[in-house]
Order: sequence, then structure tokens, then C-alpha cells
Amino acid sequence: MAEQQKPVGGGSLLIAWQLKDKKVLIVGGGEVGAQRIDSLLTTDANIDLVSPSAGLHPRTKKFLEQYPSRITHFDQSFSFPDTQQAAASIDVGAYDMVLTALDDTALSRKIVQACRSIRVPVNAADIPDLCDFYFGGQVRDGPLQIMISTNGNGPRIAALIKDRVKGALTGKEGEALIKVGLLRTKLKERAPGVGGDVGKRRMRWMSRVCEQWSLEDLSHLDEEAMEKLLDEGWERNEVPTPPEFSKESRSWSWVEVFKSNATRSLPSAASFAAGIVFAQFIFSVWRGKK
Ligand SMILES: C[C@@]1(CC(=O)O)C2=NC(=C\c3[nH]c(c(CCC(=O)O)c3CC(=O)O)Cc3[nH]c(c(CC(=O)O)c3CCC(=O)O)/C=C3\N/C(=C\2)[C@@H](CCC(=O)O)[C@]3(C)CC(=O)O)/[C@H]1CCC(=O)O
Ligand SMILES: NC(=O)c1ccc[n+]([C@@H]2O[C@H](COP(=O)([O-])OP(=O)(O)OC[C@H]3O[C@@H](n4cnc5c(N)ncnc54)[C@H](O)[C@@H]3O)[C@@H](O)[C@H]2O)c1
Repeated sequence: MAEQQKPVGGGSLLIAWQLKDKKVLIVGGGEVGAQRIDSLLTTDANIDLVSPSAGLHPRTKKFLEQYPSRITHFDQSFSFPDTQQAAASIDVGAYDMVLTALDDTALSRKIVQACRSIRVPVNAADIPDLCDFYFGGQVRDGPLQIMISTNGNGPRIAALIKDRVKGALTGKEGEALIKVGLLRTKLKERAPGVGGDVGKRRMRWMSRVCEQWSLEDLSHLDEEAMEKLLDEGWERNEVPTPPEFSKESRSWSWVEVFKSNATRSLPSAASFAAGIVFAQFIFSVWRGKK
């Protein structure tokens, strides 16, 4: 029987949208608006919030107080003049992304249309069908970002799955990723170039480091250790085994590592020497008997 083909389509593209220094407009500073601000602060976007002060959620107010240089508040209602080809009171064309978080679906719909007509990506919290993209449950640890999306089917379920995903992480992921990021930058400086043989070798070596070193090992990499790893690993096309970390001291360097390796190998060296002495003793007894 022919294998049944999986249906294709019906999903959305999961991407990590880079918003640093880009302009994002949020219309509505209620509960959902506050949630949007929270999500955007992580991205280093410049946020403009259009919402009358009277309706601001306490969390939104707190964000405005805490991050005055990151969020510009326009204490006004977003409106469309009544004339036919009217422009909105705020030019949505000046933004890289627009989000509505309004308790007014008719206005939300109009803002979406204005954005769509000039191809500005837009999300309307109250009208999933008109959104260019959806938000999702988020799990973050430094550079690690996991999005849980049910594609509009069950936001509450997304939040619950998020808690399970959080519970499955070790807590070392963020720190390990920061170190891996630094190591990759150093490696690219040492062996520059895009694609070709050097690119392939770089990718193979980095993949092996990530596979052979645990997250814990990676999280302990410091500047000195990275240089050592590159000098003695990358240059010889090898991936050394990670050093062991003593439970007492979390800070280490390769010098210490070699020291502790030497110390670790002491017992076996001592027993080897003792073995030789013992063998010599047996041999001399045996010779004496002869
Ligand atoms: C994941 C999360 C991210 C975030 O908002 O940042 C998110 N909603 C969250 C929570 C949540 N939202 C709602 C409840 C009440 C229970 C429930 O309805 O299930 C809860 C539960 C709670 O609060 O725990 C009500 C709700 N949500 C939408 C509508 C409009 C509608 O469906 O018509 C209504 C009113 C429905 C009504 O009136 O009945 C629409 C959307 N909400 C989405 C995202 C997008 C689809 C995401 C996906 O499917 O994966 C989408 C389509 C658009 C968008 O917002 O981009 C965040 C979890 C945060 C977290 O804890 O991590
Ligand atoms: N997507 C989601 O996750 C989600 C979750 C819950 C609710 N919702 C929907 O999102 C919408 C917003 O929910 P909320 O809880 O934030 O509501 P809310 O009432 O707390 O906030 C609405 C905000 O919009 C502001 N506002 C109203 N008219 C305005 C105008 N003309 N210009 C600028 N600002 C204006 C209000 O002052 C207020 O700050 C609702 O329609 C709700 O059904 C979506």
C-alpha cells in the first residue's frame, strides 16, 4: 500500500524577527498592550504607544515610568477623520510593525486595512483572521528563545505547554549559548571567509564542540579557555574533551585544568610506580630462591 502523504500547509512561518532600532506602533495600552510592550522591550525596538492616559493598565504605566527612553507615549485616541480618503491621526507608514490592542474592533479593523494597503505588517489582538502574524507563548533564557504557537487554536493551551517546556530546561542553556556565541565569533575572526572549505571546516568543528561538550561545560568557558580551545582544538582540527569542574570552584582556567588533571592522574602514577617496586621485589625474591 502506498504510504500516505502528510498534508502540507495550514501552518505559519516561525521566525525570529529582528526589531532592534526599528519603529513599532502599539495602539491601546490596556492589559494586552502591556503584554505587547513586555514582548517588544526584549527586542530593543523603539516603541510608540498611542493610548489615552485614562485607560492605561497599571503594568503599562509602570513600563512608561521604567523605560522613558524606550517608549514614547502619545496620550491621545487613534482616529480616522470622517472624510472618505482620510489619513489616520498617526501615520502608520512610519512604522516597521503595527500592533492593535484595542477594545474597539471597528477601529482595529480600520487600522489593519490602513497598514495592509501599504504592506506594513500588522497584528490585531482581537481579530485573528486579519493578523499578518500571531504572538505565542515565550520561553526565554538569554539568547535561547522558544515560541509556542497553536496558530490561533488555543492560546491558553500555548501558555500551559510553555510551563511544561520551561520545566524541561536545565537552566544552563542561556549561559552556554552566550559562550558558544563568543566562541563562534572568535573562530570566525581566526578563520574568516564565507562558504568554501574554511566555512565547511568551521561548521563541522563548531558542531562537534557543541555535541561533545555538555551545556554545563560550555557555560564555564571563559576568554582564556576559548583561546586555548581554538589554539589546541581548532588549529589541530580536534575537539579536546572538556575539563572536569570541581564542585567547590566554578571558576577555572586551563592552567587549573591541567593542574587538576595532573593531580587527578597522581593516584594512577603512584600505583604504577608501586607496581614496579613490587615487581622488582618479587623478581629479587624469585632470584634469591634460585
Ligand atoms: C500565546 C499568547 C501570547 C501573547 O499574547 O503574547 C496569545 N494569547 C495568550 C493568552 C490568552 N489569550 C486569550 C486567553 C483567554 C483564554 C482563551 O481564549 O484561550 C489567553 C489565556 C491566558 O491569558 O492565559 C484570549 C484571546 N486570544 C486571542 C483572542 C482573539 C480571538 O481568538 O478571537 C482572544 C479573545 C478570545 C475571546 O474573546 O474569547 C488571540 C490570540 N492570542 C494569541 C496569543 C494569538 C494566538 C496564539 C496561539 O494560538 O498560539 C492570537 C490569535 C493573536 C495574537 O494575540 O497574536 C498569550 C499566552 C501568554 C503566555 O502566558 O505565554
Ligand atoms: N490576543 C490576545 O492574547 C488577547 C487576550 C485577551 C484579549 N484579547 C482581545 O484584545 C483586545 C484588548 O484587550 P485588553 O484586555 O487589552 O483591553 P483593555 O480594555 O484593557 O485595553 C484597551 C485599551 O485600548 C485603549 N483605547 C481605546 N480606544 C482607543 C483609541 N481610539 N486609541 C487608542 N487607544 C484606545 C484603551 O484606553 C485601553 O488602554 C480585546 O478586544 C480582547 O478581546 C486578546
